[in-house]
Amino acid sequence: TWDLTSLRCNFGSFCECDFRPDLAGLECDLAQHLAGQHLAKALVLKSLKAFVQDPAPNKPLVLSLHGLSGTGKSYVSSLLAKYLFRGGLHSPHVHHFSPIIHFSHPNHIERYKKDLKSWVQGNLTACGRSLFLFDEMDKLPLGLMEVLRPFLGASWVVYGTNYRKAIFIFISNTGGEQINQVALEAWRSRRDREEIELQELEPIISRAVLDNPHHGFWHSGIMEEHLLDAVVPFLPLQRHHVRHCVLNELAHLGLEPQDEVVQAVLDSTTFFPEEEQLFSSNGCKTVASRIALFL
Ligand SMILES: Nc1ncnc2c1ncn2[C@@H]1O[C@H](COP(=O)(O)OP(=O)(O)OP(=O)(O)O)[C@@H](O)[C@H]1O
Repeated sequence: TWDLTSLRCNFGSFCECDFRPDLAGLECDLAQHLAGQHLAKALVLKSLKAFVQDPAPNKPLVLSLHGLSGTGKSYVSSLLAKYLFRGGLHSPHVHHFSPIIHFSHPNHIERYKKDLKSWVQGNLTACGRSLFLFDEMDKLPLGLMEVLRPFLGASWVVYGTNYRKAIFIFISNTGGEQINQVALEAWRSRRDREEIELQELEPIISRAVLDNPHHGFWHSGIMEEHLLDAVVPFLPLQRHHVRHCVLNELAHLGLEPQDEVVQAVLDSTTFFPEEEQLFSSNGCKTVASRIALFL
């Protein structure tokens, strides 16, 4: 169960805001390390720049990340935490929620709602510049997100605290199939991957979310009231992107690029669709563990 007392940020000096945005650093890291996600990269940077530079934003920044497993959604979120807060993911102002850890019992929904509301409210009172990350949105207990809706709009100000400085990130695989289909059709019609535009993906992802009764936004009003600032698509990764991930991981381990390791990882990765063998079935998710195996 989710024990609020053990998680709650101590409202003392420990809670001093450590919001230290370094967007140039983020941009550089994304340019160097994020493979094959031109839309996500541009969209995240654009939304953040406008938001962070505004001393009094008129609403919190709300991003919803979508795509197949292993395409970089959590990776981008962790880079965001790293470049926005001095303590990165360990900052007391970065709050990470996972259904399996925090909301695992469907019968406890009323308690979860109460706890989540007071958690968000309490921590935003301590520090307006907080980041709330919700993983696996398609596995949350039904109805939980209703309590977040009032925090995501333009008018939620309590006790003079500016709730509109917060950042909310929601992650799910919903819409992933539809994104893959668009990427596949682009490839089949010999369109450059970088020519895929947000305008062609956004409506189909939104539709997939609205049609998915397992997604946390189901009947929450969040989509209906247009509280999302950006729907961020993550495209399926091709062979050369997986190669990029292997090189990243080798560099991270302090190792030189090694062709045999790159080849061994690529050979052990499965690709789809069956005919074209174009996209990695789990993106770069298993790259690190496979490298450990082949080194
Ligand atoms: N586009 C990418 N560019 C570079 N590395 C990537 C990319 N996608 C994934 N990776 C690597 O693979 C690891 C796993 O990816 P990540 O956890 O971000 O996937 P995800 O999209 O959040 O998947 P899931 O939906 O299963 O949570 C990352 O930590 C990162 O090392």
